Amino acid sequence: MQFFPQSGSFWRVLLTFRWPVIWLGYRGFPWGSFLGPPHRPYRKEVLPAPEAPVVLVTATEIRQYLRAQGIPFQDGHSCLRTPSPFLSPVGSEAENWTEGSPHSLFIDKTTGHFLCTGSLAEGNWEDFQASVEGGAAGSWVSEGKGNEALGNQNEDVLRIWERAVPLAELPEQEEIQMTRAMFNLAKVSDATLKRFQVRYLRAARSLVFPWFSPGGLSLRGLKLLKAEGKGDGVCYLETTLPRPSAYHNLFGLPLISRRDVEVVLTGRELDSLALHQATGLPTLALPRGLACLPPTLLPYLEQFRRIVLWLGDDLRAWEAAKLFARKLNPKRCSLVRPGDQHPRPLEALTQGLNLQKILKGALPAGHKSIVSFRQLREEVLGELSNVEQVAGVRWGRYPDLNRLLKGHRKGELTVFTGPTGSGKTTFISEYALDLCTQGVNTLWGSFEISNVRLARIMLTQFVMGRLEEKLEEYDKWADRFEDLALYFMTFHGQQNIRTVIDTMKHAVYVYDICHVIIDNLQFMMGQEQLSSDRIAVQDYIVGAFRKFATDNSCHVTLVIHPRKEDGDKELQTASIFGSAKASQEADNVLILQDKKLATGPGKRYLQVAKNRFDGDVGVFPLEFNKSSLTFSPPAKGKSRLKKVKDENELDPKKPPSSKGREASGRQKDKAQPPLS
Ligand SMILES: Nc1ncnc2c1ncn2[C@@H]1O[C@H](COP(=O)(O)OP(=O)(O)OP(=O)(O)O)[C@@H](O)[C@H]1O
Repeated sequence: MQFFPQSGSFWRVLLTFRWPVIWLGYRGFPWGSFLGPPHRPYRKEVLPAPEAPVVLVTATEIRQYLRAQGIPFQDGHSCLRTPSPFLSPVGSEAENWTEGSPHSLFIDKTTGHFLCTGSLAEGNWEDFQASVEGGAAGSWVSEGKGNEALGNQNEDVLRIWERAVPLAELPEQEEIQMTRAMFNLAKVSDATLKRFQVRYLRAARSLVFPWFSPGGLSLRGLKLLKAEGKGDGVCYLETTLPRPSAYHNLFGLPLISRRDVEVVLTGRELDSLALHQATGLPTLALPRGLACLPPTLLPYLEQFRRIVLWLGDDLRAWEAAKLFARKLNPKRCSLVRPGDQHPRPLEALTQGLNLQKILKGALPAGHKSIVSFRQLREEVLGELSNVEQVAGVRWGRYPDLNRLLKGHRKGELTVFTGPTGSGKTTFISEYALDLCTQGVNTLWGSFEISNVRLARIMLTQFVMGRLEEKLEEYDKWADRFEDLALYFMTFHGQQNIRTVIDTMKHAVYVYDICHVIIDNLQFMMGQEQLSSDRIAVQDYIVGAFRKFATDNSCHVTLVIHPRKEDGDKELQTASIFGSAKASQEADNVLILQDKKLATGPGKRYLQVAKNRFDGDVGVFPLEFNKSSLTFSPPAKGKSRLKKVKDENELDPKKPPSSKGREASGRQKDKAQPPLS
């Protein structure tokens, strides 16, 4: 898989301000109850420090370099495998290196990132070159670079692990039964729990899953799973040590033999247990379920000729499986399609289903250019029976957007426009934050305002108030904010479109990004002076983002300035700068309408001017809150809509209510009457 063209320093792009992934309950966890006096286990910088540059390199360049250096290598599914300079010197000894050699170094073909599975040394492509050329490999290992997951949390991990006991060793039978019931473990045997070394921590009423180093010799971290009764059901809370962004445990790895050529990947540890017990097959659980497949885990999966992904029981699990299969090389992957007869593995075991049979029915992930309806019919049925999930992730703060757009879907292109200074960035920041807090991994390309300013706006929206007045709470909020899967490109000012797209591809691969915001397109237009040239360039750029969204199943929200128009007139789809290409290519067109002549509340509206998903278009009012920088309604959406309607009835000059503006079908441009 090659994402990047031949590159030099031109392609070196920074992705800084890396914010780790959202996770449940990190701070909500009662560490204090069994760890002694409360302390902050993980001291972060107050502001995120820029990381080392991400070096973009191609697989061809890596191969050429290895050949030039006389380093033998084998081409794998997603990595190149070489002798490890961190364990034995390159040169004559390396020539004797074979596929069966115990110590290998894996170089990711897409990123150039390397991992030595023997010493756990890891780094980027430049680090690798430096260690080969400078002979600095030894110092990497002695300093333990790449193996810093735990740091000073080691003691906490060991203390928790020592206090946890095998479930079967709890003193009271009643407690054992109750715990088994809470975690749905009725059919999982003590032998299976023992084999995977699962323990139970009474003080936290949590199952404890260990993260051992690949050889199983040392403990690198833990995941705690807490079950809490909620109404009639049970809700589960996960906590990891180290924090999620550094928790790279492929649970079950120590049980994998070097001779295993098949594996089943699951989204949860208990699913792995159930699958292994029912089928005897090697199973591994991903560290963060459906949220991501960090490339740093790929080396551990290189040995498998066949990988079955059985990640869950809903459409989200199915979509994640398809995305992960791309990284793993679809040719070796099969996917278990979720459905009534295919619940998640633990559930299947509980229901007495034949898990072996379900695995046999897994579908090949390999993409064919031509398919028949027979191959699509199950997928179509899946969509019809999961209408809610097909509609995408729903906004928590914008019920009106849900009503019109139904949700935020992967692979779509949204074009967003509005008059200069009307609050486009402010609105889109909250719109994206809302999705990000619900697990939509997000990448920002803010070319106009700095990342610090943007992060400040987003943090204010996250807190829903002015942090400058309660700075003592800064750490608390920054900690929570930092756990969001939110990343920022460090471009500022004019940029080359290819560089931007390459960086986006990189981010999709490394961080499983599902939503990219580009603010705004004008910063990729270069210096073209002639308006005909500018329009051609814009069309090319819009086409490139469209293709990126489709190819990568990633939603792109593209901010485009409007043409200069009469300031008093409301904007229309045709007001978007350039030819009609942007609105034709877009799945959704959103317009922030700013009624310049009006004052006070109701001055701004959001207009959904195009909606390819089901054709519903319309408008709803936005009320800006200056202290929280938010546009989202404080109260329920319904009453606001009603209010607008009532006002309209009184004053015919006022824009009609969004209800009145909705129109089904594809005639969205016709369905957008002038607002004033
Ligand atoms: N509805 C509003 N009422 C008053 N001030 C607002 C409103 N919306 C945004 N602002 C403020 O106006 C300023 C400009 O907002 P923002 O940068 O979001 O606009 P923009 O449309 O993205 O601008 P540009 O056209 O320059 O890209 C910010 O300081 C923001 O806090």
